[in-house]
Amino acid sequence: MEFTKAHGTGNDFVVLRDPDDHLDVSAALVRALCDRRFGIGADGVIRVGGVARLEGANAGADVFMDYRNADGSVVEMCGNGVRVTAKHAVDHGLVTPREDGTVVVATRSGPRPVRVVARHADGTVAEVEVDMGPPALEPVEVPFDATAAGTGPAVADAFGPTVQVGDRQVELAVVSMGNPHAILTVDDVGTAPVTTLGPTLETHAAFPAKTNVEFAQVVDRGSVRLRVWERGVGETAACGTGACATVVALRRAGRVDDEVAVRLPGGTLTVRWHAGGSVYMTGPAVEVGHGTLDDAWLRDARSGLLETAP
Ligand SMILES: N[C@@H](CCC[C@H](N)C(=O)O)C(=O)O
Repeated sequence: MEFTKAHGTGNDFVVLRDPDDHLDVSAALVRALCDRRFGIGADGVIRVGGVARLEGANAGADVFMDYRNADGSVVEMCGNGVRVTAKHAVDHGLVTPREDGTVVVATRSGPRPVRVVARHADGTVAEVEVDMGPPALEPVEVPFDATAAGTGPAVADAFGPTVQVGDRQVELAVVSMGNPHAILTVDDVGTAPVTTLGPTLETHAAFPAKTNVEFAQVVDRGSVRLRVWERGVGETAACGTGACATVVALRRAGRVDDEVAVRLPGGTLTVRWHAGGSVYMTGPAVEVGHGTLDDAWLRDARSGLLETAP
Protein backbone atom coordinates (compact mmCIF):
# COMPACT_ATOMS: atom_id res chain seq x y z
CA MET A 1 0.00 0.00 0.00
CA GLU A 2 1.34 3.43 -0.98
CA PHE A 3 1.25 6.37 1.41
CA THR A 4 2.21 10.04 1.53
CA LYS A 5 3.42 11.83 4.66
CA ALA A 6 2.09 15.38 4.70
CA HIS A 7 1.37 18.25 7.07
CA GLY A 8 -0.42 21.55 7.40
CA THR A 9 1.47 23.90 9.76
CA GLY A 10 2.98 20.88 11.51
CA ASN A 11 -0.33 19.04 12.03
CA ASP A 12 0.84 15.84 10.34
CA PHE A 13 -0.98 13.12 8.48
CA VAL A 14 -0.53 9.81 6.74
CA VAL A 15 -2.38 10.26 3.45
CA LEU A 16 -3.79 7.20 1.66
CA ARG A 17 -4.89 7.86 -1.93
CA ASP A 18 -8.05 5.86 -2.68
CA PRO A 19 -10.11 7.42 -5.50
CA ASP A 20 -11.95 4.11 -6.12
CA ASP A 21 -12.86 3.67 -2.44
CA HIS A 22 -11.24 0.23 -2.16
CA LEU A 23 -9.26 0.67 1.05
CA ASP A 24 -10.39 -0.74 4.38
CA VAL A 25 -9.09 1.77 6.97
CA SER A 26 -9.76 0.18 10.36
CA ALA A 27 -9.17 1.90 13.71
CA ALA A 28 -6.34 -0.57 14.41
CA LEU A 29 -4.61 0.35 11.14
CA VAL A 30 -4.96 4.08 11.90
CA ARG A 31 -3.44 3.67 15.38
CA ALA A 32 -0.55 1.64 13.94
CA LEU A 33 0.14 4.15 11.15
CA CYS A 34 0.07 7.09 13.58
CA ASP A 35 2.36 5.43 16.15
CA ARG A 36 5.54 7.56 16.22
CA ARG A 37 7.82 4.64 17.13
CA PHE A 38 6.26 1.55 15.58
CA GLY A 39 4.51 3.18 12.61
CA ILE A 40 4.94 6.17 10.29
CA GLY A 41 3.90 8.67 12.98
CA ALA A 42 1.12 11.24 12.57
CA ASP A 43 -1.71 13.12 14.27
CA GLY A 44 -4.21 11.47 11.95
CA VAL A 45 -4.90 9.54 8.76
CA ILE A 46 -6.54 11.02 5.67
CA ARG A 47 -8.02 8.66 3.12
CA VAL A 48 -8.35 10.75 -0.03
CA GLY A 49 -11.48 9.05 -1.27
CA GLY A 50 -13.60 9.15 -4.41
CA VAL A 51 -16.88 10.92 -5.07
CA ALA A 52 -19.04 8.10 -6.48
CA ARG A 53 -20.80 7.41 -3.16
CA LEU A 54 -21.21 11.01 -2.00
CA GLU A 55 -24.73 12.18 -1.34
CA GLY A 56 -26.70 15.05 0.22
CA ALA A 57 -24.80 18.32 0.52
CA ASN A 58 -21.59 16.56 -0.56
CA ALA A 59 -23.02 15.44 -3.93
CA GLY A 60 -21.06 17.08 -6.73
CA ALA A 61 -17.88 17.57 -4.65
CA ASP A 62 -14.51 16.81 -6.28
CA VAL A 63 -12.84 14.64 -3.64
CA PHE A 64 -13.65 13.17 -0.21
CA MET A 65 -11.57 13.74 2.93
CA ASP A 66 -12.10 10.64 5.08
CA TYR A 67 -10.36 11.77 8.28
CA ARG A 68 -9.46 9.79 11.44
CA ASN A 69 -7.70 10.92 14.62
CA ALA A 70 -4.56 9.10 15.81
CA ASP A 71 -6.65 7.10 18.31
CA GLY A 72 -8.67 5.67 15.39
CA SER A 73 -11.80 7.75 15.95
CA VAL A 74 -13.72 8.85 12.87
CA VAL A 75 -14.04 12.63 12.76
CA GLU A 76 -16.37 15.10 11.06
CA MET A 77 -13.85 17.72 10.03
CA CYS A 78 -10.18 18.73 9.99
CA GLY A 79 -9.12 22.18 8.74
CA ASN A 80 -5.46 21.41 8.13
CA GLY A 81 -6.56 18.13 6.59
CA VAL A 82 -8.80 19.88 4.06
CA ARG A 83 -5.83 21.92 2.82
CA VAL A 84 -3.66 18.81 2.58
CA THR A 85 -6.44 16.86 0.80
CA ALA A 86 -6.94 19.60 -1.80
CA LYS A 87 -3.21 19.82 -2.48
CA HIS A 88 -2.88 16.04 -2.76
CA ALA A 89 -5.84 15.79 -5.14
CA VAL A 90 -4.57 18.59 -7.42
CA ASP A 91 -0.86 17.70 -7.38
CA HIS A 92 -1.49 14.01 -8.09
CA GLY A 93 -3.98 14.67 -10.90
CA LEU A 94 -7.12 13.39 -9.15
CA VAL A 95 -8.82 16.74 -9.63
CA THR A 96 -8.50 19.75 -11.89
CA PRO A 97 -9.54 23.02 -10.22
CA ARG A 98 -12.86 24.38 -11.51
CA GLU A 99 -13.09 27.48 -13.70
CA ASP A 100 -13.25 29.70 -10.61
CA GLY A 101 -10.04 28.06 -9.31
CA THR A 102 -11.71 26.05 -6.55
CA VAL A 103 -11.67 22.40 -5.56
CA VAL A 104 -14.60 21.22 -3.46
CA VAL A 105 -13.56 18.84 -0.67
CA ALA A 106 -16.38 16.73 0.80
CA THR A 107 -16.17 16.10 4.55
CA ARG A 108 -18.45 14.41 7.08
CA SER A 109 -19.69 17.87 8.01
CA GLY A 110 -20.34 18.92 4.42
CA PRO A 111 -18.48 20.37 1.42
CA ARG A 112 -15.60 22.85 1.85
CA PRO A 113 -14.58 24.87 -1.24
CA VAL A 114 -10.82 25.37 -1.42
CA ARG A 115 -9.07 28.02 -3.56
CA VAL A 116 -5.41 27.70 -4.52
CA VAL A 117 -3.71 31.00 -3.63
CA ALA A 118 -0.01 30.15 -4.15
CA ARG A 119 1.97 27.58 -6.10
CA HIS A 120 5.62 26.51 -6.03
CA ALA A 121 7.86 27.11 -9.06
CA ASP A 122 7.16 23.54 -10.26
CA GLY A 123 3.39 24.23 -10.25
CA THR A 124 2.54 22.21 -7.14
CA VAL A 125 0.16 23.74 -4.61
CA ALA A 126 1.79 25.74 -1.81
CA GLU A 127 -1.02 27.58 -0.07
CA VAL A 128 -4.81 27.53 -0.16
CA GLU A 129 -7.79 29.39 1.24
CA VAL A 130 -10.65 27.25 2.60
CA ASP A 131 -14.26 28.33 2.94
CA MET A 132 -14.82 26.61 6.29
CA GLY A 133 -18.54 27.40 6.35
CA PRO A 134 -20.35 29.29 9.11
CA PRO A 135 -19.63 28.41 12.75
CA ALA A 136 -22.27 26.89 15.02
CA LEU A 137 -22.46 28.31 18.53
CA GLU A 138 -23.45 25.82 21.19
CA PRO A 139 -23.60 27.15 24.75
CA VAL A 140 -22.63 24.60 27.40
CA GLU A 141 -25.15 24.35 30.19
CA VAL A 142 -23.47 21.85 32.50
CA PRO A 143 -21.46 23.70 35.20
CA PHE A 144 -17.80 22.82 34.89
CA ASP A 145 -15.65 21.78 37.84
CA ALA A 146 -12.03 21.23 36.98
CA THR A 147 -10.66 21.15 40.52
CA ALA A 148 -8.96 17.83 39.74
CA ALA A 149 -6.73 19.70 37.28
CA GLY A 150 -5.87 22.38 39.83
CA THR A 151 -8.55 24.78 38.66
CA GLY A 152 -11.66 26.18 40.27
CA PRO A 153 -15.35 25.76 39.45
CA ALA A 154 -17.00 27.23 36.42
CA VAL A 155 -19.68 29.90 36.47
CA ALA A 156 -22.05 30.00 33.54
CA ASP A 157 -22.55 33.36 31.82
CA ALA A 158 -24.15 34.47 28.57
CA PHE A 159 -21.14 33.50 26.47
CA GLY A 160 -20.47 30.15 28.14
CA PRO A 161 -18.96 29.08 31.48
CA THR A 162 -16.00 30.95 32.91
CA VAL A 163 -13.36 28.67 34.37
CA GLN A 164 -10.84 29.37 37.10
CA VAL A 165 -7.36 28.46 35.87
CA GLY A 166 -4.73 28.85 38.56
CA ASP A 167 -5.45 32.19 40.22
CA ARG A 168 -7.53 33.72 37.45
CA GLN A 169 -10.84 33.20 35.71
CA VAL A 170 -10.86 32.59 31.98
CA GLU A 171 -13.73 32.53 29.51
CA LEU A 172 -14.79 29.27 27.95
CA ALA A 173 -16.61 29.60 24.65
CA VAL A 174 -18.01 26.64 22.76
CA VAL A 175 -17.93 26.78 18.97
CA SER A 176 -18.45 24.08 16.37
CA MET A 177 -16.66 24.26 13.03
CA GLY A 178 -18.24 20.94 12.10
CA ASN A 179 -16.29 19.48 15.03
CA PRO A 180 -16.45 20.66 18.66
CA HIS A 181 -14.16 23.23 20.31
CA ALA A 182 -13.92 24.75 23.80
CA ILE A 183 -11.87 27.95 23.83
CA LEU A 184 -10.11 29.46 26.85
CA THR A 185 -8.15 32.71 26.94
CA VAL A 186 -4.83 32.75 28.78
CA ASP A 187 -2.18 35.39 29.55
CA ASP A 188 0.67 33.35 28.07
CA VAL A 189 0.32 30.25 25.91
CA GLY A 190 3.85 29.29 26.93
CA THR A 191 2.71 28.52 30.48
CA ALA A 192 -0.90 27.50 29.72
CA PRO A 193 -2.02 24.21 31.35
CA VAL A 194 -2.53 22.55 27.94
CA THR A 195 -1.52 19.04 28.97
CA THR A 196 -3.49 19.03 32.26
CA LEU A 197 -6.64 21.07 31.66
CA GLY A 198 -6.75 19.94 28.00
CA PRO A 199 -7.46 16.26 28.69
CA THR A 200 -9.75 17.16 31.63
CA LEU A 201 -11.97 19.28 29.40
CA GLU A 202 -11.70 16.89 26.42
CA THR A 203 -13.46 14.16 28.39
CA HIS A 204 -15.70 16.27 30.64
CA ALA A 205 -19.37 15.28 30.89
CA ALA A 206 -20.32 18.70 29.46
CA PHE A 207 -19.03 17.41 26.12
CA PRO A 208 -20.72 14.08 25.41
CA ALA A 209 -18.89 13.76 22.08
CA LYS A 210 -15.67 14.99 23.77
CA THR A 211 -14.08 18.23 22.58
CA ASN A 212 -10.95 19.88 21.23
CA VAL A 213 -9.58 22.50 23.65
CA GLU A 214 -7.99 25.81 22.59
CA PHE A 215 -5.71 27.98 24.77
CA ALA A 216 -5.63 31.43 23.18
CA GLN A 217 -3.48 34.44 24.02
CA VAL A 218 -4.70 37.65 22.40
CA VAL A 219 -1.61 39.61 21.30
CA ASP A 220 -3.53 42.45 19.66
CA ARG A 221 -6.72 42.84 17.60
CA GLY A 222 -5.12 41.17 14.59
CA SER A 223 -2.94 38.54 16.21
CA VAL A 224 -3.49 35.58 18.52
CA ARG A 225 -1.10 32.93 19.85
CA LEU A 226 -2.74 29.52 20.15
CA ARG A 227 -2.04 26.04 21.50
CA VAL A 228 -4.51 23.21 21.04
CA TRP A 229 -5.25 19.99 22.86
CA GLU A 230 -6.92 17.87 20.19
CA ARG A 231 -9.61 15.34 20.87
CA GLY A 232 -8.31 11.85 20.11
CA VAL A 233 -4.73 13.04 19.63
CA GLY A 234 -3.22 15.22 22.40
CA GLU A 235 -1.39 18.51 21.89
CA THR A 236 -0.67 19.14 18.20
CA ALA A 237 1.46 21.74 16.43
CA ALA A 238 -1.64 23.29 14.86
CA CYS A 239 -5.38 22.83 14.46
CA GLY A 240 -7.17 24.54 11.57
CA THR A 241 -10.71 24.20 12.89
CA GLY A 242 -9.37 25.25 16.31
CA ALA A 243 -7.88 28.42 14.85
CA CYS A 244 -11.22 29.25 13.18
CA ALA A 245 -13.29 28.49 16.30
CA THR A 246 -10.96 30.66 18.37
CA VAL A 247 -11.27 33.65 16.06
CA VAL A 248 -15.07 33.29 16.07
CA ALA A 249 -15.16 33.19 19.88
CA LEU A 250 -12.82 36.17 20.27
CA ARG A 251 -14.59 38.18 17.55
CA ARG A 252 -17.93 37.63 19.31
CA ALA A 253 -16.33 38.82 22.54
CA GLY A 254 -15.15 41.98 20.72
CA ARG A 255 -11.49 41.22 21.36
CA VAL A 256 -10.20 40.88 17.76
CA ASP A 257 -10.96 42.27 14.30
CA ASP A 258 -12.43 40.39 11.34
CA GLU A 259 -9.03 39.15 10.15
CA VAL A 260 -6.57 37.53 12.55
CA ALA A 261 -3.12 35.95 12.22
CA VAL A 262 -3.31 32.84 14.39
CA ARG A 263 0.23 31.90 15.48
CA LEU A 264 0.46 28.22 16.38
CA PRO A 265 3.59 26.23 17.33
CA GLY A 266 3.71 24.84 13.77
CA GLY A 267 3.14 28.11 11.89
CA THR A 268 0.64 30.86 11.17
CA LEU A 269 -2.87 30.58 9.75
CA THR A 270 -4.85 33.59 8.60
CA VAL A 271 -8.50 33.44 9.65
CA ARG A 272 -11.18 35.84 8.44
CA TRP A 273 -14.76 35.98 9.72
CA HIS A 274 -17.48 38.53 9.31
CA ALA A 275 -20.35 37.64 11.67
CA GLY A 276 -23.14 35.82 9.90
CA GLY A 277 -20.96 34.44 7.12
CA SER A 278 -18.44 31.73 6.41
CA VAL A 279 -15.09 31.53 8.17
CA TYR A 280 -12.15 31.66 5.73
CA MET A 281 -8.81 30.07 6.61
CA THR A 282 -5.60 30.50 4.59
CA GLY A 283 -2.47 28.44 5.12
CA PRO A 284 0.12 26.10 3.65
CA ALA A 285 -0.05 22.42 2.76
CA VAL A 286 3.14 20.37 2.49
CA GLU A 287 3.98 16.86 1.24
CA VAL A 288 7.08 15.45 2.92
CA GLY A 289 7.46 12.28 0.87
CA HIS A 290 5.93 9.07 -0.40
CA GLY A 291 6.49 5.43 0.45
CA THR A 292 5.21 1.86 0.44
CA LEU A 293 4.05 0.04 3.57
CA ASP A 294 5.72 -3.29 4.22
CA ASP A 295 3.31 -6.22 3.59
CA ALA A 296 4.13 -8.05 6.84
CA TRP A 297 3.85 -4.83 8.90
CA LEU A 298 0.50 -4.06 7.23
CA ARG A 299 -0.83 -7.55 7.99
CA ASP A 300 0.12 -7.20 11.68
CA ALA A 301 -1.23 -3.64 11.87
CA ARG A 302 -4.57 -4.70 10.39
CA SER A 303 -4.95 -7.58 12.80
CA GLY A 304 -4.18 -5.36 15.81
CA LEU A 305 -0.95 -7.20 16.60
CA LEU A 306 0.94 -3.92 16.86
CA GLU A 307 -1.28 -2.59 19.67
CA THR A 308 0.94 -2.27 22.74
CA ALA A 309 -0.39 -2.88 26.25
CA PRO A 310 -0.33 0.24 28.48
N1 LIG B 1 -6.31 18.96 13.40
C1 LIG B 1 -7.61 19.18 12.91
C2 LIG B 1 -8.75 18.70 13.71
C3 LIG B 1 -8.76 17.18 13.72
C4 LIG B 1 -9.96 16.59 14.38
C5 LIG B 1 -10.01 16.86 15.85
N2 LIG B 1 -8.94 16.23 16.58
C6 LIG B 1 -11.36 16.36 16.37
O1 LIG B 1 -11.45 15.29 16.98
O2 LIG B 1 -12.35 17.08 16.15
C7 LIG B 1 -7.78 20.54 12.28
O3 LIG B 1 -6.79 21.03 11.71
O4 LIG B 1 -8.87 21.07 12.26
